[in-house]
Amino acid sequence: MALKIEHLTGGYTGVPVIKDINLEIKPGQALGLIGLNGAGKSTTIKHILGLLRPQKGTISLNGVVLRQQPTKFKQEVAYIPETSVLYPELTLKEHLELTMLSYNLDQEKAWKRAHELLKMFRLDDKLEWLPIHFSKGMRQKVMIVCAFLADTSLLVIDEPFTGLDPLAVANLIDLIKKAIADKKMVLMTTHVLADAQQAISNYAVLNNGTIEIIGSLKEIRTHYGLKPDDPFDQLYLALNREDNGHA
Ligand SMILES: Nc1ncnc2c1ncn2[C@@H]1O[C@H](COP(=O)(O)OP(=O)(O)OP(=O)(O)O)[C@@H](O)[C@H]1O
Repeated sequence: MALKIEHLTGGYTGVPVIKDINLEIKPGQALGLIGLNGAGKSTTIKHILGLLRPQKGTISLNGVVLRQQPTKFKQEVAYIPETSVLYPELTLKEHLELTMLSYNLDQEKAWKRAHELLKMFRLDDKLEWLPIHFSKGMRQKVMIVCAFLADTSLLVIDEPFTGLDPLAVANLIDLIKKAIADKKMVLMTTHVLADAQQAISNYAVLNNGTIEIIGSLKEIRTHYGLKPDDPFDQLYLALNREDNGHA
């Protein structure tokens, strides 16, 4: 049981971006994917979601190979994108119903869970609202509610903290911790390490499309020659120096 990414090389037509990526996340584990803008984090995620076709390598989840059984694979993956993607003509209630249908959820249990999540994100009185009525942060919260409602083995979260109020950030961190305790797998990209480290202790550093190191933030600090009390931003400066060939 695990998410396994083996020798993944890929990118866009004529634009190779990621090279020979190897990652494994087991049930109850979370991995933060970090790196400078353009390092290839979202591209890696797009491959895991089956939106891009790898040039080389395989991606499997609990033994189900994405390339061979894409529908079965995707049934166990929930995704919170960096920018919310909602259907303009569907209400919040209809978005929840669509999630329940797509993931074959038991309606009674799912509605109970949905109400808990809606209350947590202060959306419980907005079931009939259309996306046009929501603020940017509220739209992001709808994506979070739908993803946690889906109750999949793997949660893929792309840069979730920007645009959320501190209350929502704290709730999201709690949900991620709970998912890890419930033996789910979590892959999250972020630049906001101060928030991420409250839920995630293991990180992979992506630089120029390759993984340079996987480890705790302490191990990563040591790898890049940072002192224990250097702020996290120093990590990005170190990556930038490497990128420019000065490391
Ligand atoms: N649709 C696309 N077509 C061609 N190249 C792309 C496309 N999207 C991204 N790229 C390129 O792929 C590389 C990696 O981009 P990616 O979006 O994966 O980076 P990222 O690490 O997620 O960055 P950020 O922190 O800014 O979100 C960049 O060089 C980018 O220009």
